[in-house]
Amino acid sequence: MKEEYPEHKEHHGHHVHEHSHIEGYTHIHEHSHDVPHEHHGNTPGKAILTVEGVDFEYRSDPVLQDITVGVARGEILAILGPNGVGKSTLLKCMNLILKPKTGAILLEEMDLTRMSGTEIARNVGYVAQRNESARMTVFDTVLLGRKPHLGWKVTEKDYEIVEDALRRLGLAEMQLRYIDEISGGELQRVCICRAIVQEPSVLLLDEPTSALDLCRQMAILRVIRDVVDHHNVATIMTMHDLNLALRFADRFLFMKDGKIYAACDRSGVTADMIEAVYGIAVDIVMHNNLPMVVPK
Ligand SMILES: Nc1ncnc2c1ncn2[C@@H]1O[C@H](COP(=O)(O)OP(=O)(O)OP(=O)(O)O)[C@@H](O)[C@H]1O
Repeated sequence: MKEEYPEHKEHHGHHVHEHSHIEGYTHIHEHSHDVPHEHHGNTPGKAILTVEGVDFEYRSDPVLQDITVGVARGEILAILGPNGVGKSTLLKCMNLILKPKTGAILLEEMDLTRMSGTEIARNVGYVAQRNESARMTVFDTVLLGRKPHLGWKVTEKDYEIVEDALRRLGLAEMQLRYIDEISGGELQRVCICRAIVQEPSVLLLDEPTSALDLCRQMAILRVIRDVVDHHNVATIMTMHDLNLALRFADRFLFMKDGKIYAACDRSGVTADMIEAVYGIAVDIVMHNNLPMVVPK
């Protein structure tokens, strides 16, 4: 993408880790660990994103009822629950892709409905479950993530951030390929990469590992965990794999029938809870200090 944009002078306000060699937060730390810090209790620290009493319906078909939840900087919230319960709908309400019927979405104390699209994009990154393809290279697609920060001109810093993120996500070799000629899993990584270079303070990911093989599921979640830990980002992701969620997330929102069934940290997740939500009996066993869900 070679369009020229005016130099963007605004600082986008992220904490830059002292070992990062570039500004921005795409530098991934080599010694990142999988297991997040323990959070205690059902409530986060000070929430950066708050969902307050949200109801949503598609053509008067109620999907979400009275959802209240907050996510703090530096933490990952996993939204869990069976197919069709409303996880993706809730995620889309969080950046107003879908407009809640009642309730509010607050970024710090600011009502999202009072922010412009660009302002929301500077603060909230979103990766959909199904990603649309186009006749565009991997590099240009990821560079588009910088758009909320750009003026007339793409700066050296923008290129550095994009190149660094491509490298960290293992996409550097394919940066000149067209995204309509890559695999579904590759496209999913490209879209996550684009959201990361956007440097949002809140990252919304709809099933970020759904198209990935085991190795790349771990790799992408480590990158996300690293971004969250070192750059104080808040991440909310919908997931089906409970064991990956338990490994990488700090808090868990279990949904049932369009409502919150339970919200807890890792120590609060029980076999009864999982059985009630998913309708399958499970054991929770400890493996390397992490709980693992095993169907009976
Ligand atoms: N655009 C739409 N119009 C009408 N109904 C919809 C639309 N999108 C989703 N729904 C319905 O709303 C409900 C919630 O869907 P949603 O995609 O939020 O569920 P989910 O929990 O993310 O499901 P999954 O785990 O299968 O991805 C489902 O019953 C679905 O059929």
